[in-house]
Amino acid sequence: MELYSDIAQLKGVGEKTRQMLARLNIFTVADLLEYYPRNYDIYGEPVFPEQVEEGKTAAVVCTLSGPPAVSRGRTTPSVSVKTRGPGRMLYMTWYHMPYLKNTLKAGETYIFRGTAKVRRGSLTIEQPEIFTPEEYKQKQNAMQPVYPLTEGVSNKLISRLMAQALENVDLSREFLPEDLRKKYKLAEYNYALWQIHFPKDWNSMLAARRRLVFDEFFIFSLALGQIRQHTCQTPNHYVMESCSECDALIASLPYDLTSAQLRTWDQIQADMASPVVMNRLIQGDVGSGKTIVAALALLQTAKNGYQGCIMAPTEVLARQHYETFQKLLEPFGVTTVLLTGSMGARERRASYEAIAGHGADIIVGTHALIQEAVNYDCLGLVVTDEQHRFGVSQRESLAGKGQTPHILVMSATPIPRTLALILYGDLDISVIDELPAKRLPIKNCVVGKKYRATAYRFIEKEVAQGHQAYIICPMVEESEMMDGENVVDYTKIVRESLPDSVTVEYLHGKQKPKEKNRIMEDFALGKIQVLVSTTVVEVGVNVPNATVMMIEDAQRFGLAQLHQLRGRVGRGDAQSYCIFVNTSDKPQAQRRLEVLVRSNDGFYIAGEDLKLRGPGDLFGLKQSGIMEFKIGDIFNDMDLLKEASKSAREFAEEKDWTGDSAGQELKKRLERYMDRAGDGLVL
Ligand SMILES: Nc1ncnc2c1ncn2[C@@H]1O[C@H](COP(=O)(O)OP(=O)(O)OP(=O)(O)O)[C@@H](O)[C@H]1O
Repeated sequence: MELYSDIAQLKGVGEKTRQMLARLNIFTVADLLEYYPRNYDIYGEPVFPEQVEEGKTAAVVCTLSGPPAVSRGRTTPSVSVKTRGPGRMLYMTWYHMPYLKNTLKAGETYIFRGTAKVRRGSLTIEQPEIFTPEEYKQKQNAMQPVYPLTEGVSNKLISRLMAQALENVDLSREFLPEDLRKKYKLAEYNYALWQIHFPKDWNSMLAARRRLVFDEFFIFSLALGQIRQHTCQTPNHYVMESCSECDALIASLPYDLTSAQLRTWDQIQADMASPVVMNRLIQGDVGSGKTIVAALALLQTAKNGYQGCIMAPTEVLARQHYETFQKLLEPFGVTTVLLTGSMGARERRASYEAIAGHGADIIVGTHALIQEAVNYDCLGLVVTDEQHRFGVSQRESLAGKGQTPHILVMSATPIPRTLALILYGDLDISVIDELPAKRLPIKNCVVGKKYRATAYRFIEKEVAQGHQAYIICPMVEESEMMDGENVVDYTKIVRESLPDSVTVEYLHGKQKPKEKNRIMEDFALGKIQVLVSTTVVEVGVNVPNATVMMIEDAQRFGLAQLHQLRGRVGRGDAQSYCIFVNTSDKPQAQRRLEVLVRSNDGFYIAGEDLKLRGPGDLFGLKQSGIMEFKIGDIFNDMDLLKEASKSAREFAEEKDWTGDSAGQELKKRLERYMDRAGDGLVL
């Protein structure tokens, strides 16, 4: 079997499984091998049923006294085994696996492994794994990989396919240059893949991980180098002159631009007038005022006779930007149109026509902006966020028949400059390191659940003064299915706790786009005073009149994500507040949240987050907004990132590295990476 064979070549992958794996971005055997565990499970000593504790994972030794019970159930047929547990009965239950009634035999001893929960008043292990005592002995003490999963794909399935792939693909071909492998004492590729998926012990796994992290950063850096080379040489076909309208826009604003905003604006003007096309990143903390700088660049583009587009990560944000730009730019005779996935066919056609016929100067939208059917007349500037940075192929397809446009990327990710220079190596960087002068720092507190009633009173008081509030309630048991229900239930409680005169609405990811848009619009207009929401409001939402952010179960979020959420308030002149509700009694949860009370500065928070996570925490909380790597962690593996980046730069300068078989394999990997990056994966 070849490394790049279709995943369907593996035994046991039919059309249905293939589709489910596709949802995890696994299309080829290589994709599967790069699907790394998020953790490892160690199967401990088996216990007797009486020793099982609620909420804990256990391997239970159980001799069946009779055949398993079969229940047809109305929706979920099940097979169960009952035994005497700790003071009450303990059930093992399997759903949708009717054949088990013949497999599990009375009188035989099994080991069932899973987490005990209370279900309808009884202690139950649902869908436990089944082993014979001999099978279990072999597993005991081994590190079992735990993979991130999606509906319909079990850990067992992934492990089974992984073992099959590792056994059948020839992985002996190296692609890292031998001298680099020696210099950094990196494990062999074949060894690394085996040991990351089925580690012999902790140390082997660490050695494997180190090699794979280096690979990932090395190939990423090579790709960046190629893009950089490409963009450095791209001539500027949209040379733009400064225009008086931009000065007029600045003069018309109800505030003065900060000196950081003005400096960034100067840099952009210089780029757009230079002989080389612009590729610039604006990095600025939440609420630092990046949007107005983008608006100036778009206005300048329009006034030079070109079109500009701005791509937002969500529909809600696209609409918000559309309203903002329309209001700001219309007085200067600039026409703005919207283009999103949820627009009706007629509306969309009208937008397409306006874009193609240059009836539109500025186009605001979601990913729909880069679809085939969009035909720009002369696209001179593209503004985007860091998650949707473009690879070479996308930049080229955007240019279409025309020339490569200027690119402006906006990011609120607080990373130190040394790191930014590596990760955004293909872009020039402007930093807005100053908040608007009149801003009052947000007042923060971490409270327990008992404080809820007081928090609602506080919100009521703020609303009475004409302000608005967000309440974030997290997902239940990390299940998206329950997401909507949870928000609806919680909203009922909030409504009951506030006077009838206060309008409370909810927002969650499962609502129809139209509904979401209406609610956000009403909130922006002040028709809704309290918005109960999931993290859909996390990025970019701008309602300066909102002064309270209350975050339920705050300890379940990463610090970077909490900082982003908090950034939805404190965007106007009024004093704003953030209430972090900590529902955990663990002291470390409280300590982590207190970092946010100490500071409103994204850089400080990112640094403290790293310290608290500790360098040994390989599978820490997922960072929000930060570039995602499959295995590398830009903070914890910062040293390796620096080394890989330096090596890649030196290596790329060596001529003709594609000559031998290692070089060719590396080239293939680089091309594959760039193709993926072009789809918006990383770059
Ligand atoms: N110099 C300034 N003085 C006062 N207010 C400003 C200034 N610049 C921008 N603002 C206002 O601050 C608010 C936040 O700005 P903006 O939406 O551009 O933030 P941002 O940098 O995009 O933040 P985020 O990353 O959180 O989306 C807006 O309401 C904007 O009108």
